[in-house]
Amino acid sequence: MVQVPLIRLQCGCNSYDWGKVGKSSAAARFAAATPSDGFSIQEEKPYAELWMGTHPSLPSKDLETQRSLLELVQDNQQLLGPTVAQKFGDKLPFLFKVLSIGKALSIQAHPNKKLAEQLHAKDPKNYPDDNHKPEMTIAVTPFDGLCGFRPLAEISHFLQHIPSLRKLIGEEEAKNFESTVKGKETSEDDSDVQANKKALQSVFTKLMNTDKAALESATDELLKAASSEGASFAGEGGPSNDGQELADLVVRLNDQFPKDIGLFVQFFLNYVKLEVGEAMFLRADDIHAYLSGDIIECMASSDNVVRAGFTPKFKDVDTLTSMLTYSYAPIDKQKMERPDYSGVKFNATAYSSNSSVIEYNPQEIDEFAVVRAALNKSGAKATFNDIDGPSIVLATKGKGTISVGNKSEKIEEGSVFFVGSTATLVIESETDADDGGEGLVVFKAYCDP
Ligand SMILES: NNC(=O)[C@@H](O)[C@H](O)[C@H](O)COP(=O)(O)O
Ligand SMILES: [Zn+2]
Repeated sequence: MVQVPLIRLQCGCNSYDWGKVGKSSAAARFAAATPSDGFSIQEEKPYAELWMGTHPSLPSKDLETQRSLLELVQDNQQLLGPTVAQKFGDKLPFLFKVLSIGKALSIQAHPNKKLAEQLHAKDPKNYPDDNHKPEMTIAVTPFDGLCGFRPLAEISHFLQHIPSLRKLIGEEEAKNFESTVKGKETSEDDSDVQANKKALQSVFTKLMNTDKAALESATDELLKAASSEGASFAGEGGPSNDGQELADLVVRLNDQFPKDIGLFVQFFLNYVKLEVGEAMFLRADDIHAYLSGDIIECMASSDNVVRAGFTPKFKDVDTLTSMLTYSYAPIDKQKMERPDYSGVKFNATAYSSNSSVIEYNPQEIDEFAVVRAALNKSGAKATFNDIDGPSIVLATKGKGTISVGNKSEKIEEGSVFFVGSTATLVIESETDADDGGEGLVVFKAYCDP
């Protein structure tokens, strides 16, 4: 039977303990929006991630036949399209997720391809596949997180103004870092950058290998300062940060993970806030720790996470400190451009209701890109140009219909569909804009190398 390339998916939701609890979790609400015998939301349980894709750790299924999406695309590679099947094999090259973050995720990085193959071969239990995991995050509600190393002048400032941090790192190590980077923090000369990265790796590795007793006493001193110094904490935050905000973050994170090394890591990493619709891209080997919010995530299809703090899970500090890129940049370099997507046509109602389709497309990888469509009036319609690759469509708000050829299905908050290669996708809203100014909102992850 020829499979019409529009398949409603039943997707799994995992319960990592950082997830939001019960119905407050968008991941749980979206999972519950599709009929499934085994899943109902338990009010006291955390729900972290809705997975949409073919990764074996939590594979999505065809709702109607209950066959896994992996089986379907293996049986009929037309669904992927020859270019994608040839380049990435008979599985989806991307993994699409909704994360509902109730408390900090681990301080983590994802290995590049070469390291992933080594880690998977050596320790398949903790590193379940051999793939790299570059990833993109788009805020569905306001998000905050620690992402990428700060500009070096900010780190030097904190080493000067947070005695407990300096004590933990030690005078010699702190002095080595300060003298190496001083005056060269923004140099683009390659030998300066390499020397800076080496000094950053040395001081960060020293921090990450703190012994428990030293960490305990340093944390007591840090908490006392954070709770008593208010806006003047950390030298009033230094050139680009707010002392009170940093102090509040120390107290908030300590409540979640008491006396954790992560409390000090925050002075090395950018504290990033994303408003709804803003996005950032993290390369393999980039350090991060997401802190709160509901987000869309899209990544190469992998579940490899190297962790070092803020987690009860397996930690691999030596691998993390040795794998990182140690690139450093201001926050605005972390955020992605959000151009209008050119691969779509609107009907008159869509135009007149200032509907939009925004594209999030990291240029350096081929596995995925995402578009966010907001169709802001009942009758607004978007017709997407055919692409030579697979897509997954998720509605996060409102109602409407999704069609491919002569097959039409209802789509509403939480619905997930697979759309096959070269299928002409049409989405029509039944929802007028609410006071937030948007009606039907859908995200489409796709691979179109
Ligand atoms: N940055 N986000 C991700 O990488 C997600 O896709 C991962 O699945 C989570 O980070 C996993 O975090 P834990 O291992 O539970 O600490
Ligand atoms: Zn991550």
